[in-house]
Amino acid sequence: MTRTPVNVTVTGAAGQIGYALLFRIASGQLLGADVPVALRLLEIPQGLKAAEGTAMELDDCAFPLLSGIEITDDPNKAFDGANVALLVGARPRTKGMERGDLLEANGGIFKPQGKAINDHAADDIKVLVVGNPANTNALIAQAAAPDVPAERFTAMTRLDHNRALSQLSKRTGTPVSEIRRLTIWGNHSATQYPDIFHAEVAGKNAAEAVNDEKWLAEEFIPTVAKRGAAIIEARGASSAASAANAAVDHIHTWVNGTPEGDWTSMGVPSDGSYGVPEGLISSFPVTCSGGTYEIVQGLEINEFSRARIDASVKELEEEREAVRGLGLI
Ligand SMILES: NC(=O)C1=CN([C@@H]2O[C@H](COP(=O)(O)OP(=O)(O)OC[C@H]3O[C@@H](n4cnc5c(N)ncnc54)[C@H](O)[C@@H]3O)[C@@H](O)[C@H]2O)C=CC1
Ligand SMILES: O=C([O-])CC(=O)C(=O)O
Repeated sequence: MTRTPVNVTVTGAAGQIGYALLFRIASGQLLGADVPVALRLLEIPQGLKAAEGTAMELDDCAFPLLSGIEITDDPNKAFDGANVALLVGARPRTKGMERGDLLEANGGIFKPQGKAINDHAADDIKVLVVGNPANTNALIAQAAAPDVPAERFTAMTRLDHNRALSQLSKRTGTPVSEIRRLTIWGNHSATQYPDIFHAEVAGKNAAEAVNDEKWLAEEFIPTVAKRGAAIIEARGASSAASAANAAVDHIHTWVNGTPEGDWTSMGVPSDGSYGVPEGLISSFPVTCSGGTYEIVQGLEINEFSRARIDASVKELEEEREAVRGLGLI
């Protein structure tokens, strides 16, 4: 190992996503098979013992790329020198709750963590917020970190993107590897809009290939948007392995780039593109290259899409107002 290890901080390390995530990071799947990583695990005091257990198991894997593990309940230590921060630790929703119901419970976590990132993280810090409501939690963390460029705070909609890929693959009988340019717009919530109008399946326009607006409106969109609730109903607990997988995908793509001719979906601070008010952390189609991302420009938005994007953006604006009211931003 000759390269300096990349410091990766994971919050909520003892939780179910943490358990599915840490082994993949340590094995090299997050950043690349030649990139050593040093893990920093942040937990609340009650979670420290379980995090230590997970660290013992990580040791027992003897991962060649894992250069060290530190466990702490102090955000200032956890984010010291962090290059990548995965903010997972939060209270998950249970049956009957919407993700927005978690705003107050989880908002208080992200403000101090944003400040600790502001004060201690490395200059190249990249932040992914997974903990729900992810978009608005990312906004809270970002607002508490005025010295960090705003675009480094992102929220996870890659799980929604992957869910949409899988549903479209099943419907069209096309392998996911032959589907490109799918987009999740808006909030990681039931109002999100998975858009196939610009997507391609095996080189053909996906909406034309499907040619069934009823399926789109009544099956595809609700299935993707309500998949989190369906998993909770079936498993009795929220998505964990698929969420960890999406977090790995999100950071891997951000660092290593999107394939030529394709894009991905990320919750990122709006620059006003597509009529999304500036500053809201909303999901967009983005291309990544050289460790940075750009919102894909110039897509034509039809009426069907416009109404759905606007509805999700309206919800994000309401969440922003709510956290303003709580003094979190
Ligand atoms: N954006 C997305 O697509 C998805 C987001 N999620 C969200 O991810 C979050 C975590 O989910 P799970 O791992 O299933 O929950 P979990 O309850 O199994 O684990 C959460 C962990 O976070 C820890 N924690 C709580 N407050 C903390 C703090 N201030 N600092 C550090 N650690 C803290 C807890 O002790 C616990 O170990 C939830 O908010 C869930 O809703 C889950 C799936 C997908
Ligand atoms: O639905 C939840 O609460 C967990 C989550 O965000 C998802 O699975 O998309």
